[in-house]
Amino acid sequence: MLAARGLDKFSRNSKFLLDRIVPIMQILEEPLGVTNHSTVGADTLVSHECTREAFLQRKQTRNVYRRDMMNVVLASVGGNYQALGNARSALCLVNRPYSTAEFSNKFLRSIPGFVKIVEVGPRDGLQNESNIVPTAVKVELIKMLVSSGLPVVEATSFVSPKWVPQLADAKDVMEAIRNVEAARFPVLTPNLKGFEAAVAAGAKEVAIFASASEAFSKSNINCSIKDSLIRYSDVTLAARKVSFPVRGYISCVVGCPVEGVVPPAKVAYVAKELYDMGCSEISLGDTIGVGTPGTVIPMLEAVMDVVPVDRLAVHFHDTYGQALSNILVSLQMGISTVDSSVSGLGGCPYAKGASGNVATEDVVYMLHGLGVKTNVNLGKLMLAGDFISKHLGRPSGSKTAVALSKATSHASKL
Ligand SMILES: CC(C)(COP(=O)([O-])OP(=O)([O-])OC[C@H]1O[C@@H](n2cnc3c(N)ncnc32)[C@H](O)[C@@H]1OP(=O)([O-])[O-])[C@@H](O)C(=O)NCCC(=O)NCCSC(=O)C[C@@](C)(O)CC(=O)[O-]
Repeated sequence: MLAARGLDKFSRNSKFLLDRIVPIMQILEEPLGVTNHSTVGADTLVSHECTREAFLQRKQTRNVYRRDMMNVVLASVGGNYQALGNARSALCLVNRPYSTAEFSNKFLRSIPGFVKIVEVGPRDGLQNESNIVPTAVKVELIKMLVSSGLPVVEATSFVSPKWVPQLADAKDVMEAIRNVEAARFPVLTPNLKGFEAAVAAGAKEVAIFASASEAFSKSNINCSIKDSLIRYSDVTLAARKVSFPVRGYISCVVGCPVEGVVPPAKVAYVAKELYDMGCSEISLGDTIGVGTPGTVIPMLEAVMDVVPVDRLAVHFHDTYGQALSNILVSLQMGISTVDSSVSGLGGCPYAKGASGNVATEDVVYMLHGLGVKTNVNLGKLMLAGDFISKHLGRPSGSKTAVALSKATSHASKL
């Protein structure tokens, strides 16, 4: 009864968000240079000069635009002050001095214009949950994530259900999303058995997961790094025969819960092996979230010496609150694929103390603030985060989602 009432309240809130706030946020998130709002003149649209005058002119135009939008927001939220707070906070999204496209400087010049976000919430986010999440909830979460515009959603794992009971329903999840289009759904496969099960369940791409730490390899997949690479070459060979892309993960790229510091050369060695065996993308995982830009930069330099940067992705856990700064330096070094998990869900069952992945909402907020395109609608993403957080019965791990869902003091000053 209580659960039903909670769901009902969630549906009403969701409907309100969808009807009112999401369209407003969509407009607000339009980058200044491409908006078709009538107050922005044609010459503003074509001008990409980086002069101070051009910048100030655009800033003035934007202020008129923001004032007009505030009136639209006021009219559309009626007397709902909570929603007004949300919408006002959303205005912060356009309160940025410039986008990289229009006013680049030496710190932002190397940041890519588009970043592909690989959403790992349904797999990495949920695999560690001790209470089994019903298949229907997982499927609904995946659908909501897809509808927010995320291009890749890692759906589940075909691993041993004795090792990861939470994902024992992998086949059913894949069956339920068989007809969902508009996103790719890679799944984890630790061996040929997992690969064959994934193919039978309708997967179209897979991920293998090695480690740069010997101890972590043993605890995570019960074999040495060398043996895992032999196992994975069987999987990549089988994948090539059916033209499946294979993503290769490397865990513990800066630190291991058992071995401590992991030298960049070890990461580069595993990265090169995965690349040579045919992985189309290699995701570098700071499994326990201990990295800082000080350790991430040398690790990336070592890997970039052996694998082209456009084949690399970064995967940061936020245990020490370093994930966003690590992502920023990765972008500055040319990486344009970032893994994250809605609401900051996650943790690895074989890495005690590891907290969740960086929250997708926080990554999207930072990227949009930098003027980087993602195709992700933050409002709809927040609905997905709200849905799963409510189901798990705990607050969102995303600072952005928390801030945007309540009227904050800085928002009231706008
Ligand atoms: C690799 C194994 C299977 C080896 O497990 P094992 O026990 O050494 O393997 P085994 O070959 O001796 O098989 C034992 C049993 O598992 C079964 N089995 C064997 N393979 C499969 C399979 N694919 N699917 C279903 N069942 C399987 C097999 O049939 C047998 O069943 P039994 O005869 O006892 O009934 C096991 O250790 C395992 O499943 N590990 C998965 C661990 C895992 O999922 N970890 C989390 C993902 S990695 C991660 O989160 C890090 C990442 C990627 O996010 C990046 C980062 O943050 O660092």
